[in-house]
Amino acid sequence: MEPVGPTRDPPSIKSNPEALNLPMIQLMHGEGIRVGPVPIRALLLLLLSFSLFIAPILTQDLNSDKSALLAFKASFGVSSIKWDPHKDPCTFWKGVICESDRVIELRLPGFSLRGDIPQSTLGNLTALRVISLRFNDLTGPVPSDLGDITTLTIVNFEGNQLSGRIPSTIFSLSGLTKLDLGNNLLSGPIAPEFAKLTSLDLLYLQLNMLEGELPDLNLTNLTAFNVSVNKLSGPISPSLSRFDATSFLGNSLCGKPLLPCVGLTPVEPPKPPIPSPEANAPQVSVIKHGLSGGAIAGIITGSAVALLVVASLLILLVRRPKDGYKHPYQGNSPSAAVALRAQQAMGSPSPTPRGAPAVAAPRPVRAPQRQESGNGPPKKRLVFFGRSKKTYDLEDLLRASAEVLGKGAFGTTYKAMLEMGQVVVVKRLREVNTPEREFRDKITIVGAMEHPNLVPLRAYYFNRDEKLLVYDYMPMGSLSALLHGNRGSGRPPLKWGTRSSIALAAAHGLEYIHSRSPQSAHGNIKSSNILLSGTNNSSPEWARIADHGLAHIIGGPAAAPTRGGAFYKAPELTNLRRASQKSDVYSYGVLLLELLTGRAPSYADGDVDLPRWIQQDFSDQLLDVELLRENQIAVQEMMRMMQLAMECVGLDPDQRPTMEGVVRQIEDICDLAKSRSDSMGSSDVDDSGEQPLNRRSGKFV
Ligand SMILES: Nc1ncnc2c1ncn2[C@@H]1O[C@H](COP(=O)(O)OP(=O)(O)OP(=O)(O)O)[C@@H](O)[C@H]1O
Repeated sequence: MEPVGPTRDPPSIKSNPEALNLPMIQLMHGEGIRVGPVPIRALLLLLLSFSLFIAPILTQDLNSDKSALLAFKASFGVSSIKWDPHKDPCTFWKGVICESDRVIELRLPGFSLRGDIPQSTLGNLTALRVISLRFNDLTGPVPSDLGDITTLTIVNFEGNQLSGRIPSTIFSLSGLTKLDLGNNLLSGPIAPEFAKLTSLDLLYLQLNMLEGELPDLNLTNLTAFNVSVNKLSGPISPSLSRFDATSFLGNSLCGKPLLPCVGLTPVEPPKPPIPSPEANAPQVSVIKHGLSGGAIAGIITGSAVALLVVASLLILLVRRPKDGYKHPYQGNSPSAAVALRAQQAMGSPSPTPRGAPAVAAPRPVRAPQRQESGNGPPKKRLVFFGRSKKTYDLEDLLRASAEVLGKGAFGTTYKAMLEMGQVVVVKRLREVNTPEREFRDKITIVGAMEHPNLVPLRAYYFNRDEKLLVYDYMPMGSLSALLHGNRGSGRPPLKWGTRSSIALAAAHGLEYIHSRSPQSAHGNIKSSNILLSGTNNSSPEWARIADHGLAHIIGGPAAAPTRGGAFYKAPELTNLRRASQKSDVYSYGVLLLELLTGRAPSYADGDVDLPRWIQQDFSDQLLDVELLRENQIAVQEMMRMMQLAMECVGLDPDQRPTMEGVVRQIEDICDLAKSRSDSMGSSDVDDSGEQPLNRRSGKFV
């Protein structure tokens, strides 16, 4: 045992100047130059050690990143990577993004990289967060040293020919949020260890040759998932059944959202007629022990019907449009982009051995090639408006995974999740007969409209067969959903302060639209077109009007039926009359009544609509019970708002207020609330704990 003696303190700078390595300082600064008092010495020491030790380490890191990248490039021979080894990778190398002198992103999509991904190369990029090598010709296995890069959050190898199993090292990447290995030649099982990747919000493994059962992946953050067109079999676990059927098609899977599993075995892919139960070995044990002949017949018939349904679904999914041009926004399925890829897989004329039982999945068809092909559609460009940043192009939209938000009068609306994480909304217009020139002129006017209470229209795409509009995504959904969704199931009540701020924001937006010209009108004001931009309801931009200008662009009478829109429609609008500012005011009045009563405008008592119903019995008893329960003191303001709403829904358009007048009145109501709360010595508008509204800005203060 070592003797335990008094511990020696390290020599302090004060007591032992040598500890500063004085000779070295003298050497650097020359004889006779005195080093200042202790703090300066310490500073010098710090600088010195930085230049001697830390700086070289930093450079070393960048150098090692650089060597790893050069080795990576070299392994492909000819490619589109043009990196000059004498230049700084962070500044001059395309596809390389750095932070603090480390490479954090490597994005080389469609760079004609051909050959195996070298092993033990990428693993040296130890600060890498994003790696995207999608749409190349990469072969061989997914490199296992990816597991060494613990900083990785996004891995995208989609659209290559990677083969072999998914390396288990990947499961140590606990920060991984997006993993896209779709459209490759991967085989083996989907390991249950995927459940360790708890940060994953996107997992795409479709169009591979993965086999075995689908494990129970209880990944709560997962919002995008696809394993379609593989060789998977067995039941779909409840944790994954929340995804749409298109996420699973092209396998031998069963259970929700696909057809129920039959007995203990899943629905089998098509087979020649089943001669007898005995010949069908896997089912025999179940059948023999428990089921009657009738049940057997039922199962067989059920399986056949189930297969027919699955086959029809697939046929529907893969139907090609007339001109052969296809994009993700042509389906109504929640994962339409994926449907597109299944469609590509089906589109190959020659069957290949890599096909899954239900769908032959040949080599990937790459979007860029599709676009460049001579038979493709005319040049496809997104046209961006004003200050909108061009951070994506049409190809990115085509590659994005898309989810249907709803179908409206003007077309289908999709939420598109771009590969880089950006989310936009794409509206695919239906039956637009407006000539191109006129369409472009009109949309330019709409695109120029910028107001904090309008959903920004960022870009559009026009060709003969297809018209797409791209908007910002409003993550909190619509007022309709907020007001009517989950009512009665214990949801938190929608408070008066929140409702009045939405009313004011929508009024500001509509006032702006009307200010553009005397003819400028929205034409489709309703609660599903009032969208909420985030969780911060104190922001004046919180509520925004969607679909502005659409009625104008598409033309036709405003009386054309819109989903649920009929209940907001002013009575003077006939099939021949277009929307006017006064008809917008009417619709806005209905919206106010909806906010105040909590009733959908489709609410009818006999054949009386919401405005007439309120007119018959105008009293505070008609206010939403949620409001009455929450705030008795503010009833006066609510009733003033109801009075205003009734003016808006007057039958005579000329008697209705202008939107400018409406805005002023709502601001006055909010002022009233403020002065009431001031006189009560309270900082709150009401007894709900909400903040008062600022009179002119609509902001909470
Ligand atoms: N930018 C957006 N962000 C988030 N959700 C949106 C966006 N635009 C539309 N939505 C939602 O998508 C769904 C479908 O919208 P869409 O405009 O196609 O139909 P609608 O509003 O129901 O009817 P209409 O076409 O008559 O306006 C609606 O629930 C709407 O609230």
